[in-house]
Amino acid sequence: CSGENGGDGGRSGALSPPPITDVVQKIDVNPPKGTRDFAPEEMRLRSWLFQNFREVSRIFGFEEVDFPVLESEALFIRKAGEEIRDQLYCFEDRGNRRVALRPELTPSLARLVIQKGKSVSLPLKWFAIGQCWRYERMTRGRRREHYQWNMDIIGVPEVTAEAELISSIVTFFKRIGITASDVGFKVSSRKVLQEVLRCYSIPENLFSKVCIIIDKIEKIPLDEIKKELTSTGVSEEGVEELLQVLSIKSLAKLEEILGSAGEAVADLKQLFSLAEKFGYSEWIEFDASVVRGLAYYTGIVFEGFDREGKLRAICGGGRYDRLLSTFGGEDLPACGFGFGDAVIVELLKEKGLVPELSLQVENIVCALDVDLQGAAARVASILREKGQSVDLVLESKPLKWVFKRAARINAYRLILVGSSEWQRGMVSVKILSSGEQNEVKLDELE
Ligand SMILES: Nc1ccc(Br)nc1
Repeated sequence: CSGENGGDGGRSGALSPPPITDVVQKIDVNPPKGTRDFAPEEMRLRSWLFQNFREVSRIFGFEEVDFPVLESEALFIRKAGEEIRDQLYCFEDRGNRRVALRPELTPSLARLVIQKGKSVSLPLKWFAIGQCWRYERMTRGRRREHYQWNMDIIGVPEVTAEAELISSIVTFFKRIGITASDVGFKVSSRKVLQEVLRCYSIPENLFSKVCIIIDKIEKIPLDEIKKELTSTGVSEEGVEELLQVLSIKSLAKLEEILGSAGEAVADLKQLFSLAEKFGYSEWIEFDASVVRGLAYYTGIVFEGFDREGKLRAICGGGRYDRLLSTFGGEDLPACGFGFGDAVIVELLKEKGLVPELSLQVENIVCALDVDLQGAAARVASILREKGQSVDLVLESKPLKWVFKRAARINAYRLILVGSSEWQRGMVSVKILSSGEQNEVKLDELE
């Protein structure tokens, strides 16, 4: 987008839609490249996932918030060379404003916290589920949108906040049948990098850039990582030391290297102690190579991974104590995570844990002749006022068709409105599973 990398900001194409022509064009009925439709079956699975996101958020005492999908581009322009910046879905709107489809939710949350200022009392425990976007050249055929569940705690500097967030994700995993044998969390702290970089007197302003490079450690060759690190000003000796420290997988070993006086070791020891108390020690492990790919993290960082190593990171998050001041606000301690809706579904499929979610309708109501359609509508309304679901047959259909539809929508019972019964204030009720059929008075229908 706009700024040093140029992007396609200048080639955003005509701002106004093309003139309407009489020529009927056969439009592509597929969704735009990299995006998904959610037909009923897919939507049931998505709703099930989101219901679990919401239930866990409720259990942890979090309040739901939301923000526009479209934000000022400035919210996401950071100079640290993040992938999220290179793939920003940005354009100039018809008012010549630089805008972007949000690639993540955290900057919007930070913006709202600043906007609310002193009118909200800390700590804030907010969650959101929102669609996020990236514009990636389709050469890689990856998606351009996904839904993210975010939980954030604003105003708590202690590591108890990070421990609480990881506990909420463990709670979610358990709810959907994922165990500590399936998934773990790699946990580290950016303060590890900070303390190493300080030993080599690397200026603080390089810190974010170095983190973004390190985050690519498993994605690009090591030589490329070293080259990028030295090009940002880290000495060759510093690079070797950095890579040495990043290979540490034990907190005791890290303490040997960094000493026990630093914040990095202290924070991590406290987090692992809290994990013990929360009861999720078996889910987490220290891994110094975890830095996460967002420039604004300042402390503990974590990511959920599948232990079979087949999938990309399931979720990730960490502490971001300096984000608000980058938008001109007063800094507040903050931490949070993002959890995408795609990788988790791949994991559920891998584990055979995708739930059976079929359409369930309690009643199908059908008039047995066309002049009883109004009577059938009356029956449907009576049941709906009682909170029951009703599929009302809206046209004159043969009974064979009605039974077929009843089976397809998994109806529990069929209510037939026939002339002779209706004259006596009755309807015919058939329990479809047992075949049991009775006449029921309309005012006794329940
Ligand atoms: N940030 C982001 C947005 C959209 C997708 Br798909 N992946 C990552």
